[in-house]
Amino acid sequence: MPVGDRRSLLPLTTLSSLNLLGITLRDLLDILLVAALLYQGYKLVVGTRAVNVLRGIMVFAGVWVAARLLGLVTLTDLLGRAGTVGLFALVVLFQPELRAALERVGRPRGAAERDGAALQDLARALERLAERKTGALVAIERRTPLGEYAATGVPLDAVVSVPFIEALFVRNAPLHDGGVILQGARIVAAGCLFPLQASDGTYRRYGTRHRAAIGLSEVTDAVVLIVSEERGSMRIALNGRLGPDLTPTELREQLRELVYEREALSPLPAVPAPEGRP
Ligand SMILES: Nc1ncnc2c1ncn2[C@@H]1O[C@H](COP(=O)(O)OP(=O)(O)OP(=O)(O)O)[C@@H](O)[C@H]1O
Repeated sequence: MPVGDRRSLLPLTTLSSLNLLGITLRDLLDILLVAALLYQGYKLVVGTRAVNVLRGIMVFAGVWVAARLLGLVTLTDLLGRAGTVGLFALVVLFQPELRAALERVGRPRGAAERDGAALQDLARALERLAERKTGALVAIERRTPLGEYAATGVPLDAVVSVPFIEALFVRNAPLHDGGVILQGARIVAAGCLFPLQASDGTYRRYGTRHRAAIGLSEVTDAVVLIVSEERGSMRIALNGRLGPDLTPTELREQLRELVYEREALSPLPAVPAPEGRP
């Protein structure tokens, strides 16, 4: 039997102790698992405010390592102690994000399908509102929890349905003012106040509904949908930018891409600078 064949019959435990360039199979497995864990961790925080904090932590860790290498005992000790306290502070600060991330990990099978059906209903409801020129504002939560904005409105726990969304925005309905917030397939709040986009010139000519949508999309990774009362058009605000008018088919496609296929966190295509009122 050739040597190669004989080697392939060796059990993993024996192979793991083989030492190639000082790296064993066990080391490789260890590195691969840590890399996979780090990648999954990165996917959980990308697009949330935690990314900036993560960068800060890396700078902090870099300074600590440099201080250690240079033998700066007092600085190393000080940073080490601050790091320990900081870890606890981070858990408290990012408690909503951590909870949302763990919920995503433990999401039951079938939830994604339910969300997909809810998005279809949402798109249909917005089309109908646009046809009748009834203004609407809907934020769909992705990775950044929208709890603090939901708290500014009336809490709900309702299944997304075409008539219910239409009823929420009907003129003079008690909750028609402000925005609706969706988490998965459920409407969690209505009549919510979103932060207005700071008037930096680009969106100065837009009314408050559009600026509230852009404002929320600046500070979170939510997909924010707007139906204009004035023009009966449908648009999406994402990453602090307002997208172009969408046809019903385009709206469905965008929702599928941005929300249903959750991994696709790509920004909207570049939006041309607005010329005049929406
Ligand atoms: N901060 C806010 N958060 C959520 N909704 C808001 C906020 N400010 C205003 N709105 C909503 O926007 C409505 C006013 O829209 P306005 O006409 O000023 O905006 P617009 O961008 O011109 O939209 P439209 O094209 O529909 O007229 C309010 O009745 C309210 O429902």
